[in-house]
Amino acid sequence: MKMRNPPVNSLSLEFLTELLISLEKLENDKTFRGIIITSDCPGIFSAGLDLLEMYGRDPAHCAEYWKAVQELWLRVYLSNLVVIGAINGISPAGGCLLSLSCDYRVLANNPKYAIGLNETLLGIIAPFWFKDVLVNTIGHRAAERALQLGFLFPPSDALQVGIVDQVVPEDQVQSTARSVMAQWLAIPDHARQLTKNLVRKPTADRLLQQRDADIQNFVRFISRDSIQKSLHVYLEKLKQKKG
Ligand SMILES: CC/C=C\C/C=C\C/C=C\C=C\CC(=O)SCCNC(=O)CCNC(=O)[C@H](O)C(C)(C)COP(=O)(O)OP(=O)(O)OC[C@H]1O[C@@H](n2cnc3c(N)ncnc32)[C@H](O)[C@@H]1OP(=O)(O)O
Repeated sequence: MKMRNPPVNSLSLEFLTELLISLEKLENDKTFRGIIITSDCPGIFSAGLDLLEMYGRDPAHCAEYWKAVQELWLRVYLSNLVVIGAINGISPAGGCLLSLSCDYRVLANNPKYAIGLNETLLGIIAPFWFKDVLVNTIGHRAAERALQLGFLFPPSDALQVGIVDQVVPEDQVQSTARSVMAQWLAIPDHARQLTKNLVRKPTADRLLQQRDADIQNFVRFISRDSIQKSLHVYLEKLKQKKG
Protein backbone atom coordinates (compact mmCIF):
# COMPACT_ATOMS: atom_id res chain seq x y z
CA MET A 1 0.00 0.00 0.00
CA LYS A 2 1.70 3.17 -1.21
CA MET A 3 0.45 6.25 0.61
CA ARG A 4 -0.02 9.18 -1.74
CA ASN A 5 -1.34 12.43 -0.28
CA PRO A 6 1.13 15.05 -1.48
CA PRO A 7 3.02 17.01 -0.48
CA VAL A 8 3.66 15.31 2.90
CA ASN A 9 1.17 12.42 3.36
CA SER A 10 -0.51 14.25 6.21
CA LEU A 11 -3.35 12.19 7.62
CA SER A 12 -6.29 14.40 6.67
CA LEU A 13 -9.85 13.20 7.28
CA GLU A 14 -10.24 12.42 3.59
CA PHE A 15 -6.95 10.51 3.46
CA LEU A 16 -7.71 8.59 6.66
CA THR A 17 -11.05 7.58 5.16
CA GLU A 18 -9.34 6.38 1.96
CA LEU A 19 -6.82 4.38 3.96
CA LEU A 20 -9.58 2.84 6.04
CA ILE A 21 -11.58 1.80 2.97
CA SER A 22 -8.48 0.31 1.32
CA LEU A 23 -7.53 -1.61 4.44
CA GLU A 24 -11.04 -2.93 4.87
CA LYS A 25 -11.07 -4.17 1.26
CA LEU A 26 -7.74 -5.95 1.73
CA GLU A 27 -8.87 -7.49 5.03
CA ASN A 28 -12.03 -8.81 3.42
CA ASP A 29 -10.24 -10.27 0.41
CA LYS A 30 -9.07 -13.66 1.59
CA THR A 31 -6.41 -13.83 -1.14
CA PHE A 32 -4.40 -11.22 0.80
CA ARG A 33 -2.39 -12.31 3.82
CA GLY A 34 -0.14 -9.30 4.35
CA ILE A 35 0.48 -5.70 3.38
CA ILE A 36 3.55 -3.52 3.17
CA ILE A 37 2.82 0.11 3.99
CA THR A 38 5.14 2.59 2.32
CA SER A 39 5.07 6.10 0.90
CA ASP A 40 4.89 7.56 -2.57
CA CYS A 41 6.00 11.02 -1.32
CA PRO A 42 9.78 11.34 -1.73
CA GLY A 43 11.54 11.62 1.63
CA ILE A 44 8.35 11.62 3.68
CA PHE A 45 6.63 8.52 5.07
CA SER A 46 3.91 10.62 6.71
CA ALA A 47 3.97 14.07 8.34
CA GLY A 48 1.47 12.70 10.85
CA LEU A 49 -1.96 14.01 11.67
CA ASP A 50 -3.13 16.88 9.52
CA LEU A 51 -2.75 19.99 11.64
CA LEU A 52 -5.34 21.79 9.52
CA GLU A 53 -7.96 19.30 10.74
CA MET A 54 -7.29 20.47 14.30
CA TYR A 55 -6.59 24.16 13.86
CA GLY A 56 -9.48 26.63 13.64
CA ARG A 57 -12.09 23.87 13.37
CA ASP A 58 -15.35 23.56 15.26
CA PRO A 59 -15.81 20.86 17.95
CA ALA A 60 -18.01 18.67 15.71
CA HIS A 61 -15.31 18.53 13.06
CA CYS A 62 -12.58 17.80 15.62
CA ALA A 63 -14.72 14.96 17.05
CA GLU A 64 -15.30 13.47 13.60
CA TYR A 65 -11.60 13.73 12.84
CA TRP A 66 -10.50 12.10 16.09
CA LYS A 67 -12.93 9.22 15.58
CA ALA A 68 -11.30 8.54 12.21
CA VAL A 69 -7.81 8.68 13.77
CA GLN A 70 -8.89 6.15 16.40
CA GLU A 71 -10.47 3.98 13.71
CA LEU A 72 -7.35 3.84 11.55
CA TRP A 73 -5.15 3.02 14.51
CA LEU A 74 -7.43 0.18 15.69
CA ARG A 75 -7.67 -1.25 12.19
CA VAL A 76 -3.93 -1.28 11.55
CA TYR A 77 -2.91 -2.29 15.08
CA LEU A 78 -5.35 -5.21 15.27
CA SER A 79 -5.20 -6.23 11.62
CA ASN A 80 -5.31 -9.96 10.91
CA LEU A 81 -2.94 -9.30 8.02
CA VAL A 82 0.81 -9.22 8.48
CA VAL A 83 1.59 -5.50 8.35
CA ILE A 84 5.14 -4.43 7.50
CA GLY A 85 6.22 -0.77 7.45
CA ALA A 86 8.70 0.08 4.69
CA ILE A 87 9.54 3.49 6.08
CA ASN A 88 11.07 5.50 3.27
CA GLY A 89 10.97 8.96 4.79
CA ILE A 90 10.52 11.09 7.89
CA SER A 91 7.82 9.82 10.21
CA PRO A 92 6.84 12.20 13.03
CA ALA A 93 3.95 11.85 15.51
CA GLY A 94 0.93 10.28 13.75
CA GLY A 95 3.33 8.95 11.08
CA CYS A 96 5.30 7.29 13.84
CA LEU A 97 2.11 5.84 15.37
CA LEU A 98 1.24 4.31 12.01
CA SER A 99 4.74 2.78 11.84
CA LEU A 100 4.56 1.52 15.42
CA SER A 101 1.27 -0.19 14.63
CA CYS A 102 2.92 -2.38 12.00
CA ASP A 103 4.21 -5.82 12.98
CA TYR A 104 7.72 -5.00 11.72
CA ARG A 105 9.45 -1.79 10.71
CA VAL A 106 12.21 -1.39 8.11
CA LEU A 107 13.66 2.14 7.97
CA ALA A 108 15.75 3.61 5.15
CA ASN A 109 19.17 4.70 6.29
CA ASN A 110 19.01 8.41 5.61
CA PRO A 111 19.79 10.83 8.47
CA LYS A 112 16.80 12.97 7.42
CA TYR A 113 14.37 10.10 8.01
CA ALA A 114 13.74 10.68 11.69
CA ILE A 115 10.97 8.89 13.55
CA GLY A 116 9.33 9.60 16.88
CA LEU A 117 6.44 11.08 18.81
CA ASN A 118 7.34 14.78 18.71
CA GLU A 119 4.00 16.13 19.99
CA THR A 120 5.53 18.14 22.85
CA LEU A 121 7.53 20.18 20.30
CA LEU A 122 4.18 21.36 18.94
CA GLY A 123 2.95 22.24 22.43
CA ILE A 124 0.51 19.31 22.45
CA ILE A 125 0.62 15.92 24.14
CA ALA A 126 0.62 12.41 22.76
CA PRO A 127 -2.69 10.70 23.62
CA PHE A 128 -2.45 7.79 26.07
CA TRP A 129 -2.79 5.17 23.34
CA PHE A 130 0.09 6.68 21.31
CA LYS A 131 2.10 6.56 24.54
CA ASP A 132 1.08 2.96 25.28
CA VAL A 133 2.25 1.77 21.88
CA LEU A 134 5.59 3.53 22.30
CA VAL A 135 6.09 2.11 25.81
CA ASN A 136 5.26 -1.38 24.49
CA THR A 137 7.89 -0.94 21.79
CA ILE A 138 10.87 0.75 23.47
CA GLY A 139 10.16 0.31 27.19
CA HIS A 140 9.09 2.68 29.92
CA ARG A 141 12.25 4.67 30.59
CA ALA A 142 13.17 5.27 26.95
CA ALA A 143 9.55 6.24 26.17
CA GLU A 144 9.41 8.61 29.14
CA ARG A 145 12.41 10.55 27.83
CA ALA A 146 11.41 10.36 24.18
CA LEU A 147 7.87 11.59 24.84
CA GLN A 148 8.77 14.47 27.13
CA LEU A 149 11.56 15.72 24.89
CA GLY A 150 9.68 15.03 21.65
CA PHE A 151 12.61 13.00 20.27
CA LEU A 152 12.75 12.41 16.56
CA PHE A 153 15.28 9.57 16.28
CA PRO A 154 17.57 9.44 13.25
CA PRO A 155 17.94 5.89 11.86
CA SER A 156 20.96 4.73 13.92
CA ASP A 157 19.36 5.92 17.19
CA ALA A 158 15.98 4.55 16.11
CA LEU A 159 17.50 1.10 15.69
CA GLN A 160 19.41 1.31 18.95
CA VAL A 161 16.34 2.27 20.98
CA GLY A 162 14.21 -0.33 19.12
CA ILE A 163 11.63 1.99 17.62
CA VAL A 164 12.41 0.26 14.29
CA ASP A 165 13.49 -3.34 13.73
CA GLN A 166 15.92 -2.86 10.86
CA VAL A 167 17.77 -0.04 9.11
CA VAL A 168 18.86 -0.71 5.54
CA PRO A 169 20.22 1.31 2.59
CA GLU A 170 17.48 3.34 0.97
CA ASP A 171 17.40 1.26 -2.22
CA GLN A 172 16.86 -1.93 -0.21
CA VAL A 173 13.85 -0.90 1.88
CA GLN A 174 11.20 -2.49 -0.35
CA SER A 175 13.14 -5.70 -1.04
CA THR A 176 13.91 -6.11 2.68
CA ALA A 177 10.26 -5.58 3.55
CA ARG A 178 9.31 -8.28 1.02
CA SER A 179 11.84 -10.77 2.50
CA VAL A 180 10.55 -10.06 6.00
CA MET A 181 7.00 -10.58 4.73
CA ALA A 182 7.97 -14.00 3.36
CA GLN A 183 9.32 -15.00 6.81
CA TRP A 184 6.15 -13.88 8.56
CA LEU A 185 3.91 -15.58 5.99
CA ALA A 186 5.68 -18.88 6.65
CA ILE A 187 3.84 -18.99 9.99
CA PRO A 188 0.32 -20.48 9.88
CA ASP A 189 -2.13 -17.56 9.80
CA HIS A 190 -4.44 -18.74 12.57
CA ALA A 191 -1.57 -19.22 15.06
CA ARG A 192 0.04 -15.90 14.21
CA GLN A 193 -3.26 -14.00 14.26
CA LEU A 194 -4.34 -15.41 17.64
CA THR A 195 -0.92 -14.64 19.09
CA LYS A 196 -0.99 -11.08 17.73
CA ASN A 197 -4.41 -10.58 19.25
CA LEU A 198 -3.26 -11.99 22.59
CA VAL A 199 -0.36 -9.53 22.71
CA ARG A 200 -2.13 -6.43 21.35
CA LYS A 201 -5.71 -6.71 22.61
CA PRO A 202 -5.08 -5.33 26.12
CA THR A 203 -3.57 -2.15 24.64
CA ALA A 204 -6.39 -1.73 22.12
CA ASP A 205 -9.00 -2.46 24.80
CA ARG A 206 -7.78 0.50 26.85
CA LEU A 207 -9.01 2.75 24.04
CA LEU A 208 -12.03 0.64 23.08
CA GLN A 209 -13.34 0.91 26.64
CA GLN A 210 -13.28 4.71 26.53
CA ARG A 211 -13.51 5.79 22.92
CA ASP A 212 -16.17 8.43 23.46
CA ALA A 213 -14.43 9.87 26.49
CA ASP A 214 -11.18 9.99 24.51
CA ILE A 215 -12.93 11.94 21.75
CA GLN A 216 -14.40 14.37 24.27
CA ASN A 217 -11.00 14.83 25.95
CA PHE A 218 -9.38 15.48 22.60
CA VAL A 219 -12.01 18.04 21.57
CA ARG A 220 -11.76 19.85 24.91
CA PHE A 221 -7.97 19.87 24.77
CA ILE A 222 -7.55 20.91 21.17
CA SER A 223 -10.18 23.66 21.46
CA ARG A 224 -8.31 25.45 24.25
CA ASP A 225 -7.07 28.90 23.24
CA SER A 226 -3.54 28.09 24.42
CA ILE A 227 -3.40 24.91 22.29
CA GLN A 228 -4.81 26.68 19.24
CA LYS A 229 -2.12 29.34 19.74
CA SER A 230 0.61 26.65 19.88
CA LEU A 231 -0.68 25.09 16.66
CA HIS A 232 -0.75 28.52 15.02
CA VAL A 233 2.87 29.16 16.02
CA TYR A 234 3.95 25.73 14.74
CA LEU A 235 2.14 26.17 11.41
CA GLU A 236 3.74 29.61 11.00
CA LYS A 237 7.16 28.05 11.68
CA LEU A 238 6.56 25.50 8.94
CA LYS A 239 5.65 28.34 6.55
CA GLN A 240 8.65 30.48 7.51
CA LYS A 241 11.02 27.55 7.03
CA LYS A 242 10.32 27.95 3.30
CA GLY A 243 11.71 31.48 3.53
C1 LIG B 1 -6.21 15.42 27.31
C2 LIG B 1 -5.56 14.93 26.08
C3 LIG B 1 -6.46 14.31 25.12
C4 LIG B 1 -6.14 13.94 23.90
C5 LIG B 1 -4.82 14.15 23.26
C6 LIG B 1 -4.63 15.52 22.83
C7 LIG B 1 -3.99 15.94 21.81
C8 LIG B 1 -3.30 15.15 20.79
C9 LIG B 1 -3.43 15.89 19.57
C10 LIG B 1 -2.81 15.69 18.47
C11 LIG B 1 -1.83 14.73 18.14
C12 LIG B 1 -1.17 14.93 16.99
C13 LIG B 1 -0.18 14.05 16.45
C14 LIG B 1 0.39 14.57 15.14
O1 LIG B 1 0.61 13.80 14.25
S1 LIG B 1 0.68 16.24 14.98
C15 LIG B 1 1.59 16.44 13.47
C16 LIG B 1 3.05 16.28 13.72
N1 LIG B 1 3.79 16.48 12.49
C17 LIG B 1 4.87 17.22 12.39
O2 LIG B 1 5.35 17.79 13.34
C18 LIG B 1 5.47 17.36 11.03
C19 LIG B 1 5.36 18.75 10.53
N2 LIG B 1 5.94 18.85 9.19
C20 LIG B 1 7.25 18.92 8.96
O3 LIG B 1 8.08 18.86 9.84
C21 LIG B 1 7.65 19.06 7.52
O4 LIG B 1 6.55 19.49 6.78
C22 LIG B 1 8.19 17.75 6.90
C23 LIG B 1 9.56 17.42 7.49
C24 LIG B 1 7.22 16.58 7.09
C25 LIG B 1 8.36 17.96 5.36
O5 LIG B 1 9.18 19.09 5.14
P1 LIG B 1 9.22 19.76 3.68
O6 LIG B 1 10.23 20.86 3.76
O7 LIG B 1 9.38 18.72 2.65
O8 LIG B 1 7.74 20.33 3.46
P2 LIG B 1 7.08 21.63 4.14
O9 LIG B 1 7.34 22.81 3.27
O10 LIG B 1 7.45 21.73 5.57
O11 LIG B 1 5.54 21.23 4.06
C26 LIG B 1 4.80 21.27 2.85
C27 LIG B 1 3.40 21.73 3.17
O12 LIG B 1 2.78 20.75 4.02
C28 LIG B 1 2.31 21.39 5.22
N3 LIG B 1 2.40 20.42 6.32
C29 LIG B 1 3.46 19.79 6.77
N4 LIG B 1 3.16 18.96 7.77
C30 LIG B 1 1.83 19.08 7.96
C31 LIG B 1 0.91 18.48 8.87
N5 LIG B 1 1.26 17.55 9.78
N6 LIG B 1 -0.38 18.85 8.78
C32 LIG B 1 -0.79 19.75 7.89
N7 LIG B 1 0.05 20.36 6.99
C33 LIG B 1 1.34 20.01 7.04
C34 LIG B 1 3.25 22.56 5.41
O13 LIG B 1 2.67 23.53 6.24
C35 LIG B 1 3.38 23.04 3.97
O14 LIG B 1 2.19 23.72 3.62
P3 LIG B 1 2.19 24.99 2.65
O15 LIG B 1 2.77 24.49 1.35
O16 LIG B 1 3.07 26.03 3.30
O17 LIG B 1 0.78 25.40 2.55
